Amino acid sequence: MFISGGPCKDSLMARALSLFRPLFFMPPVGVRRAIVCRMSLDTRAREVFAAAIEAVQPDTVVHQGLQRTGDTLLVNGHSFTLRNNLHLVGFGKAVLGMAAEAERIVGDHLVRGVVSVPHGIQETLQQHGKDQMLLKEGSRIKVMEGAKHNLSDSEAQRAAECIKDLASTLTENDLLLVLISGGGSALLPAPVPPISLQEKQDVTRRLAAAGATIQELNSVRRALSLLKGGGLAHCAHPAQVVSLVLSDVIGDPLDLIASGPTVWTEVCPEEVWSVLGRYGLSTASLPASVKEVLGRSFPRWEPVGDQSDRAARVFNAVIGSNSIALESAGRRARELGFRPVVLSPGVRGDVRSVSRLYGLLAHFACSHKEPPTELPAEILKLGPETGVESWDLCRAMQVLGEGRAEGWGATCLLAGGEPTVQLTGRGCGGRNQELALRVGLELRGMELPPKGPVFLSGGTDGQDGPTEAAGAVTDAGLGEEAQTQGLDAKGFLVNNDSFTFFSRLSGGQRLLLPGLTGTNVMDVHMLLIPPIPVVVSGH
Ligand SMILES: Nc1ncnc2c1ncn2[C@@H]1O[C@H](COP(=O)(O)OP(=O)(O)OP(=O)(O)O)[C@@H](O)[C@H]1O
Ligand SMILES: O=C(O)[C@H](O)CO
Repeated sequence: MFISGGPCKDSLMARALSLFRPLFFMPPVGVRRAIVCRMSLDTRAREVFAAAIEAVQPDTVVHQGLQRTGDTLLVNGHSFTLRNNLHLVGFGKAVLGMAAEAERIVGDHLVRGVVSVPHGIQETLQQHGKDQMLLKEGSRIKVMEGAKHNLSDSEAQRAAECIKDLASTLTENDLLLVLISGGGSALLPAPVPPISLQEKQDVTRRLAAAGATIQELNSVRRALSLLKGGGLAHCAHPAQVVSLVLSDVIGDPLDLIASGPTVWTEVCPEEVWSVLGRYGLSTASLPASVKEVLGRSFPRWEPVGDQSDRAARVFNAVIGSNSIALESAGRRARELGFRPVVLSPGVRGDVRSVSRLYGLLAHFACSHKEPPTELPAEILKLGPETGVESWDLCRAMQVLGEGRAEGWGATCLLAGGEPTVQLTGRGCGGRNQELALRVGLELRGMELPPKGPVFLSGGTDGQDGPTEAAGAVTDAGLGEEAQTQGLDAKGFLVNNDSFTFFSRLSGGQRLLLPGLTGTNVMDVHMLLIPPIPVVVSGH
């Protein structure tokens, strides 16, 4: 057919060309690989980290976790009927973005909602151009900000009261959608009377300062709260409760994330007393109100319905977690030319042990010859204190060993979790920057390939400790780079001053600065190992 000139022809030509564009403009695989390989390891590490965060954006996880067909809502294969009977509550750092997406999906059936979110978050998200995480004008969801600096306060308590009131008015025909993310405990304070907010706050603050784990802290919070440990589900009974949870705790334990307001949990006073005792909160030092509440008989609530009926009315689903972030990171790593290996989403323990583990794994992966025979045993020894199973360490070493022996290219070792730092100094830093600094120093002096390995550690919330950075990217050259710039890396470590160190080093180039991400699934660690040249025996 002859096509005459004019706009029609142009547009057809354009369409035809666009159909073939992938063929015309997509470089062949070999060239693509060459382009990717020219990108520095540092750049690729940052891209992989960005992919991890992208997969757990609050709106993304709700979009994937909450499906709608007509008037049916589907969550993890379970269906719920929408009849203009939907109510929504939420509490946590990532909940505003979750609520915005939920309203886009089911807003037409929404009667009303209340969310308790961090102080200043709306303004911050606006400043960062994250409009999709903000509620639209005329939204039926009331936003209540509170818990400045992640500490419960009277604003958060007012929000908790509104949430409790909303839940308490529901009937068996209603559906309550509960959005939960990390930081939810501080944003939903409802002390059991006669405990005052201040008293409850003091107990949790003292426990946290003494080094209690989140498991220990939240088991005490559950015992002192009206809404935690299933209290919110109790208020909402007999309505159908559906909770969507973005996990910030290792292992995704539903009863601990935000202290499990929709998970019926029996309080065991002996366990609570033992946690209090372990961290030096003697009976004499506790307020009379706390002692009175812990002395009462549990369960706190009159049983409602029988056990199975109660359980059937609550459905909890984890829709975002560190594992999901790591999976996405792995996919991006593969696109960027690496063979991905996920070590574990549950790395914990002191940053000193964790940095030692990554240093040894790098040594194992990069040895030109067979690694020293004692190295695997040294690596396995660190498993228990870093929360990594022996099985996972063996699997990772097998992949790293194959890569080295067969010389099949670059590897990306991924892990996640939440190590801890024992603060001894008064500097400015965070656990990710401190870990990256320590790994950089561990790599110093090892026999390594010229372009690697590179290590990245970053908090998925974009904020590492009280700093504006999420973490940092390091390699074996860190120590020398610091020395030539007159920076004493070890001195900064002693003072827990990793942010100041990285800000001063090479104009802050090693800092990871994604800005506030609006989500939080703990931290991501990454060790990028370049191809190891195969040493032919006899040469
Ligand atoms: N100067 C410092 N150097 C190293 N780590 C620090 C420093 N100051 C605080 N930290 C650590 O930062 C952590 C608190 O930071 P952050 O607010 O990122 O915590 P988080 O656990 O990610 O909080 P959330 O789970 O609520 O997001 C604590 O573990 C604390 O030990
Ligand atoms: O809110 C909390 O309790 C912590 O962030 C753990 O979920």
